[in-house]
Amino acid sequence: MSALLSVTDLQKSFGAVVVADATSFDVAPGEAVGILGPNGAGKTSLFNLITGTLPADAGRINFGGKDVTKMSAATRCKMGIARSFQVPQPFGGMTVFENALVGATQGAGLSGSDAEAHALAVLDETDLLDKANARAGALTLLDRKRLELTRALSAKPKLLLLDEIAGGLTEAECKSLITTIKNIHARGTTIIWIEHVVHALLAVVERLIVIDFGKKIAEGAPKTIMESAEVKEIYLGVDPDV
Ligand SMILES: Nc1ncnc2c1ncn2[C@@H]1O[C@H](COP(=O)(O)OP(=O)(O)OP(=O)(O)O)[C@@H](O)[C@H]1O
Repeated sequence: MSALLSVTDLQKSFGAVVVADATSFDVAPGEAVGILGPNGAGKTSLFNLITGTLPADAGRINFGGKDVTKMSAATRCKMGIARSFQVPQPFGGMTVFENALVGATQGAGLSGSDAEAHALAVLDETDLLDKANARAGALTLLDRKRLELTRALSAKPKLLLLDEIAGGLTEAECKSLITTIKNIHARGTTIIWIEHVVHALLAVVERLIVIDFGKKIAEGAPKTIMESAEVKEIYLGVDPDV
C-alpha cells in the first residue's frame, strides 16, 4: 500500500542548529508511529515542517500522494493533517464546545448542525462531553490535553500528530489518555506521536523512529529499537559497554 506520508531528504537549520538532517521516512495509512529523541533533537520542528508552519530548506513532503512541501499550513490542515501542541493552546476564553466547533468548521469544513454534531461526537470520544460548556482556560491539565486532542480530531484528520500529550500527567491520567488514543487509532486514524513518556508510546505505536541532532538514527519495531545499544547510549544516556 502506498504511504499516507512520505518525508524525503528533509533539511532544516536555524543558523548552526540543524533540526532536520536528510530526514526520510514513510508512514502507511492506519499506522501508529512513535518518535523518540533527546530534548532539542528536532522533534517538534519535524511536526512544524510536516504541518507547514515551518518552511523546509530542502527536501520533499508528500501527503496522500500529493507534494505538499510548498503548501500552506491551512491547506495541509484541510487535506487532513492535524496536530496537538506540547503546550496546550486552547482558545482560553471560549468554551470547550466552541473550541471543538472551530476545528469542525475551519478544519473539517463543516457548517451549521453538521459542525455541531461532529464537535459533540469528538467531545464524546475524548471524554469531554460533560465539560462542553466549561471555559477552556479553566480546565485541569488532563482536560487541557484532552482538548488539544479534541481540537485536532474535530478537523477530521487522516494524519494525527501528537506532541508530548502524556507529559505531566499522573499514572492514572496517562492510562486513561492511552485508552482514548488507542480507540482513535483503532478506528483508522494514522498517528505520529512524539513522547518522552516511553511506556505510553509503547502501549500504542507499532514502529519507532529515533532522532538526534535532527538526524534519524534508528527506525524499526519498538522492542528492537528500545534494546539497541545505540539508542540506549544516545537517548537514555546509558554507556553500552557498562
Ligand atoms: N524558530 C526557531 N528559531 C531558532 N531555533 C529554533 C527554533 N525552533 C527550534 N529551535 C531550536 O531547534 C532545536 C530543536 O528544537 P525542537 O523544539 O524541534 O526540539 P525537540 O526535539 O522537540 O525538543 P523537546 O523534546 O525539548 O521538545 C532546539 O535547539 C531549539 O532551540
